[in-house]
Amino acid sequence: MGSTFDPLSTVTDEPAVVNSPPLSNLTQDDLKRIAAYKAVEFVESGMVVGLGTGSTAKHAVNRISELLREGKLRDIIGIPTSTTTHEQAVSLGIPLSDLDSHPIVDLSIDGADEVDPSLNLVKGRGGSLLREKMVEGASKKFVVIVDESKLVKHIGGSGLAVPVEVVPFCCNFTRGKLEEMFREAGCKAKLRVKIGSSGGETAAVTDNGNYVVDLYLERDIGDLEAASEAILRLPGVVEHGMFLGIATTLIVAGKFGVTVKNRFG
Ligand SMILES: O=C(CO)[C@H](O)[C@H](O)COP(=O)(O)O
Repeated sequence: MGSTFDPLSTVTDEPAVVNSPPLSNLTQDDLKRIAAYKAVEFVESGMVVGLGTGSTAKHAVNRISELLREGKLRDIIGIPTSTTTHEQAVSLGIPLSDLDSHPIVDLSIDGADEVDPSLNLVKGRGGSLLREKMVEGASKKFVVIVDESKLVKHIGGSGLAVPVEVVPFCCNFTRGKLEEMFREAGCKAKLRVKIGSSGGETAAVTDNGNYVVDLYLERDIGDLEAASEAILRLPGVVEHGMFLGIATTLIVAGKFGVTVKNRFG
């Protein structure tokens, strides 16, 4: 982290800052851990901290618990974004609460599936997009931590899914409506399934008892705000995994080092 970077100061339009030596010969998980540890440097004693979900965020939760045990952090209250993170934090002894008791979160740290140049995100390939959006949307600062493979030119650009959480009722109807909505972008909408112990497929169920429809886009969908509004207007949709204008800081670990970027405005 450069000495001028203060995660709690007003965000700036400073260009990306490369501030560490090249990180060669590291695995993707090493890069995730490096980004996560860097983000935890911005956690201060007494903060309410949103705890993200996924293999990158897991490193941040581990690091927070380590610093609590060492006495380098005190009085942290964690707000988990999934039952998985809740269980991890409980097992590590991190004090927890929720948005009902702490409606304002000082700082959230979480991974992402895609990050575009304006710090818009795709999240939810791990299925926790609704709780993540609630917690991270209630945060004064939201630090996104990724390895460089998550950077895309436009949302959907990785060719992997843009998830939408839907109610189970007539989910195939909702799936079809979503596919039709983005037909011009070559959208294929698929209900997310999981393979059971007997080998059969069943719908994947979120922490909120809902299903997920994954949108696979061949082309850029253009106006993201318009797309967001159209998806949210569709009855049957609970939330989508595009996080627009929510992230305040991006930390990327890659073979050229660690890069920090603040969102302007
Ligand atoms: O949105 C998420 C879970 O719903 C995750 O943050 C996202 O899927 C990134 O996961 P990972 O850090 O394992 O690559």
